[in-house]
Amino acid sequence: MIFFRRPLFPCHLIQWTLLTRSQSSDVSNKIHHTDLKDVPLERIRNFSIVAHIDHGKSTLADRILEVVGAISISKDNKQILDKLQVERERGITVKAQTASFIYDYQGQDMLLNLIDTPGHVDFSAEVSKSLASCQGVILVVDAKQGVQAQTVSNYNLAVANDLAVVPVLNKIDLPEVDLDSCLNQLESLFDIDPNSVILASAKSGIGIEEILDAVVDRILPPLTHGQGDSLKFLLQDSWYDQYKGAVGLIQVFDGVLKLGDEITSVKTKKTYNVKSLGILTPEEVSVPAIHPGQIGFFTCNMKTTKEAIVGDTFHRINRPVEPILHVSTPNPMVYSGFYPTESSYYSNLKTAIDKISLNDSSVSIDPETSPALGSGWRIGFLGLLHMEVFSQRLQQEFDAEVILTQPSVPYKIIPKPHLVKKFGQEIWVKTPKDWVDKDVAETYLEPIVKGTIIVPEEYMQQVASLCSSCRGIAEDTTFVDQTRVRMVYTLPLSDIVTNFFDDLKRITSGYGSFDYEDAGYIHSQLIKVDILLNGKPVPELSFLSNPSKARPTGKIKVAKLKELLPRQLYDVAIQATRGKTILARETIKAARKDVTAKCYGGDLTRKQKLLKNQAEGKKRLRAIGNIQVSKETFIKVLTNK
Ligand SMILES: Nc1nc2c(ncn2[C@@H]2O[C@H](COP(=O)(O)OP(=O)(O)OP(=O)(O)O)[C@@H](O)[C@H]2O)c(=O)[nH]1
Repeated sequence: MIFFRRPLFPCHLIQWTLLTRSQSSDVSNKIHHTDLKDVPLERIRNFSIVAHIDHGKSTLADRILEVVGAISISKDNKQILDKLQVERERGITVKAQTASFIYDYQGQDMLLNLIDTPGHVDFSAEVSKSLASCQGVILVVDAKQGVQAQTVSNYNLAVANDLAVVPVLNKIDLPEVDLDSCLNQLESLFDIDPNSVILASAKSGIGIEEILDAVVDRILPPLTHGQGDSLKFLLQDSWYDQYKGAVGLIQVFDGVLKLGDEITSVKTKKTYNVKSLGILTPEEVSVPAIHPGQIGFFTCNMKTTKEAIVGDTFHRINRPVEPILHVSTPNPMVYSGFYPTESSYYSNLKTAIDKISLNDSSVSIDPETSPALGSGWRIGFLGLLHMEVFSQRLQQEFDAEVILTQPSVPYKIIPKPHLVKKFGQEIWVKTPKDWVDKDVAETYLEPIVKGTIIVPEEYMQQVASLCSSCRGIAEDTTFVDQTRVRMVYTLPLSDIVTNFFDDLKRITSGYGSFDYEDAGYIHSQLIKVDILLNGKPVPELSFLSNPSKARPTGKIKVAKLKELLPRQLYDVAIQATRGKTILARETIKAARKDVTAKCYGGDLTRKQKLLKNQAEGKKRLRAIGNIQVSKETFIKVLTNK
């Protein structure tokens, strides 16, 4: 072991910053006394912990950090790396987090960089990003639940990235775990030798050292290619710090990054001066330099948060390098309009969105304006939970309230051949405003996903019915073991982004697990529905839908609705349907008399044409079905305030 004896830089001793929470004085993380300059590449391991949601990744990270002395041993250590308020409140990881520590392996000090990743499919971009900086993964499987949908996708992702897999069966302390069955699943699905699987309990601390030994034994050290004075590092993640501004999590591939270095971004070509460097232990600890293969953070004089582009490569000024290949950001699955509750809050909200998106590179943000709500943004997310978490973070971390409009999935329209010149090869339809009618459109397309469901055999029938009610097409059904099946379906994204996951949990008594991946586009019966008030469409209330879903939903049962409403809202609003639609009271009469729905059809069948006739006013639309805009939006739109 190499102890820190002299300053690496005369005036830059390792400083201890933010020694908080569990980091009491008895913490003996050797990394604080180690000169990282002296850790050779062969003694570095970069790895992620991956698993299906709730299989115990963060708890395992807690135990590992305790064993190596990074945090003091305490029964209060619960998901230490879940630092965000939203993660603590929801009990889920939404951001990958890094911790570096020294592990004594057979008398040799190894520098281990651990990345704890999220399990929910909406945050899978965090997993892909993390794997890009690792040479191996710990694949955790809950011994009671066995292999689940995300276990399969995580395993496939690791193999696709050429990573070593350390399989761990966790929660073996629980009664009635069937270890043989789990080992069989791992063998039959992934060809994993049962003898290589480590039995562990992250809760009671069983098997932790065995896991760390396997990380050292089975995972390769990072590769670097540079020679001489070259410098090359990758920006893997970023976040906003109120004192330091934009902070970047980096991995150095070649050369040594030092305080004061002048560096240039490959993407923006801008040059910066390195102001601070550090490692996460998991608390932030300043260091004077980051060496090849190592992971740490840096700040420089970036003027705006937009300059920190995740996936960017940096090099020494005037010494250009080939950019490091980085995983591309997945396409957004769901879009929603984000507006300030008052137009005067616009710039505050803009700053908050900029800062949160710095820490979430998987969102896409475009400015948007609405006659009723003013200036705002159309933001794309990887799922509804991702959208909820983003808006919750705006509120919790920046005190910024937002009005969210009804989420929609990104449709595409192929224009008629003679109009391609004018409209391009395809027209993206992220909001009803982007819609074009049949005189322009040749084909309407909607996004589909390949959904994988793992479920006990006795629920197969219910799952098949749920999928078919969501227009799913069965692709494959295989047995995972003697009692559970894996069902693969192609499903339209618009049908699964709303309640599919909850419905699946409900009909399978919580046993069904679901994962999905982008599967392109299919021909669609898409229609646009406008809601007309006094004959005029209200753009905020238009929506895109499948014809079968745009059916008017019958009379408003005013008396019933009064019962449902919270008292304080009664004077101003009334709930119109089973959705969350709220109408200002003054407009109820108008709504009952004058609201009609107008459908603009793609290729309508006879039945759908009937529906279109109905909706176009031959039969009045008495209720506004299927619309889910926020209460505030509706009141704003209808009262024009
Ligand atoms: N009995 C038992 N419970 C465990 C064990 N490991 C984790 N748990 C519990 O399982 C639940 C989920 O644990 P987490 O560590 O949050 O799981 P996770 O995989 O990080 O969850 P996400 O990041 O949200 O996907 C918590 O209630 C833990 O206390 C274990 O070894 N034994």
